[in-house]
Amino acid sequence: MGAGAPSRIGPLETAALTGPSSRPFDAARAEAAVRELLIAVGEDPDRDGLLDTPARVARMYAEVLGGLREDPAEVLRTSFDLGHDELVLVRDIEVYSLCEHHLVPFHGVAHVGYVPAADGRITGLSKLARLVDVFARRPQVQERLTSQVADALVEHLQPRGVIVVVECEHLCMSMRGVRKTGARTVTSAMRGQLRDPATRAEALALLHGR
Ligand SMILES: Nc1nc2c(ncn2[C@@H]2O[C@H](COP(=O)(O)OP(=O)(O)OP(=O)(O)O)[C@@H](O)[C@H]2O)c(=O)[nH]1
Ligand SMILES: [Zn+2]
Repeated sequence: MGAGAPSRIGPLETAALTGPSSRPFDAARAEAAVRELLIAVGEDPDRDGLLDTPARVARMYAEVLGGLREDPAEVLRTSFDLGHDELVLVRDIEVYSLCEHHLVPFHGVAHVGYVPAADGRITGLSKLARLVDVFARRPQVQERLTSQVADALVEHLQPRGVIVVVECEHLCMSMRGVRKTGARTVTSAMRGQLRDPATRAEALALLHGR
């Protein structure tokens, strides 16, 4: 266990948090937990091949759950006043996340679009992909990931509309449990003008490449 680290955390420290966690990654605690897990499953953490595994796995979690310490507001800080006031849509943004029920990956793509504010203020295209990463790199459920991306855009860009569609395969449904390989879950979140049937139809047509 990390020195003095709490064994329970308060509600503001949960994975549902949208801002960054105030606690730094506790590598020593993560390593100890991985070593315990190896013992629990019947392995010998002191055999040659496993000696560096706890440290390696700790570094891996620091990386794949790094979104817990990133601030969506920071990602969306760059904005330009280009006067473009129509739909901007980035399709097929790769998503890698960890399902919070099993801590195994779910992965697929996200499509993120918005109709800028009336003043035409837009953000950099890469920032939409970075925003997906901020929320994907946390213990997640796909529905929350989808709505957190949409709500962060609403909060920080004040756009007239937002559409987020996420399509993922959950390894907790394919490599274990019900074992249905290839099943893809599709979730969407629409905000503002993109709830209107005509604007939504335009966005969905672009999204499907038509
Ligand atoms: N809604 C939602 N469910 C998810 C997501 N990721 C995993 N799940 C589901 O979470 C559920 C957890 O169900 P439990 O019955 O508590 O766990 P389990 O016994 O491991 O369930 P099985 O996967 O059916 O074996 C499962 O049905 C998963 O498919 C997600 O992103 N969204
Ligand atoms: Zn799962």
